[in-house]
Amino acid sequence: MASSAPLVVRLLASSVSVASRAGKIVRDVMSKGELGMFQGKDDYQTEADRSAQRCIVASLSAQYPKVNIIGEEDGPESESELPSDWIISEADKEVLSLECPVNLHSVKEEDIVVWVDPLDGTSEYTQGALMLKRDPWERWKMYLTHPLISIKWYLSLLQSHYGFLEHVTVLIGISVNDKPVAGVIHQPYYKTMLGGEKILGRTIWGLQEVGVGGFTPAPPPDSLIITTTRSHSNPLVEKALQVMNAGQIVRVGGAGYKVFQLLEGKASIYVFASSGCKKWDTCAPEAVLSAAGGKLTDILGNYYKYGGSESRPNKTGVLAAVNDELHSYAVKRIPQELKDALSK
Ligand SMILES: Nc1ncnc2c1ncn2[C@@H]1O[C@H](COP(=O)(O)O)[C@@H](OP(=O)(O)O)[C@H]1O
Ligand SMILES: [Mg+2]
Repeated sequence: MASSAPLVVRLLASSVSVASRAGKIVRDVMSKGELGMFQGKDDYQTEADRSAQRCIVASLSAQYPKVNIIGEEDGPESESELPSDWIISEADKEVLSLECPVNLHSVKEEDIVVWVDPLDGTSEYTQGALMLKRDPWERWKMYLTHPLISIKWYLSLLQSHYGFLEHVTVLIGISVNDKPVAGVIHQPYYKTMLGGEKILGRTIWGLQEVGVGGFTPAPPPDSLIITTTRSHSNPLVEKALQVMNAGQIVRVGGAGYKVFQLLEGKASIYVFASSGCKKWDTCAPEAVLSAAGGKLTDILGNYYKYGGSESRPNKTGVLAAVNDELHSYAVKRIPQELKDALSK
């Protein structure tokens, strides 16, 4: 890729292109119907997670060999050769033409750590797959053999399972000297119509001091709406939700999708008082959210550090908001005993 743009801008432009290719791999694995699930270190992983990560890591390390790339997947190294069309050397033209912030002009590859979550929202991906796997006759048989289930209820169940796939994202976060400065969130199952044709997938990016691209953020909702986990709750998580005094709580999968909720005006605060999220879950979301004027920290209000030697778990939870005012509101409402419980 011949471009004279500064390194961070080139790396962001490459990440936009490769995230979209990884998203297609995620959809292709689903279409084949065999997810190849196995138990990873602390959660399930699938063939889609592994393949998407191989595509991202191979593509970026071919162009930026000294950048430290850390991915979520910890499965066995695959012996099989990478398909040639998984190695992406293209770079997004719009991003390449961005003005690089002055403080990032002279960043070197050695200063960068890239955090990759090839498939954020794995629970939602596998639950979405469960429904898609059934052929239409199987689905109707399921209905017919359950006479107590009304058609309306069954259709809403079907809808919600399809809907889970929208929660899936591919995350590539770029950090420089511990701080997320740029990031990409790609949503493989987002649907748009263009000239009567269905287009799948969208990619948004954020760059410090420049802003976000790929979509237009919406203003926050008028009332306080909180977004949180739908598959990893526990009593501490619920306690933190209670104290927010929110009008509504929206439970969705994935850190990337929750930041989408914030940027699309569907929620204004993201609360997760648990140590379950890792650096690859929050690096890209933090970069994109802060480029849009928001803030993502732990529940004490402190920023995480994203250097290569930092521990992977975000031990003290996640608290994010669309602006500083709502962020400080949320930090103040978290009771000390909850902060102490997570800091232990
Ligand atoms: N208790 C837990 N154990 C393992 N992973 C957790 C977790 N809590 C949160 N996570 C991870 O944090 C991300 C966001 O979680 P949630 O959807 O519950 O908000 C998910 O990433 P992955 O889907 O990439 O694994 C999820 O697995
Ligand atoms: Mg994740």
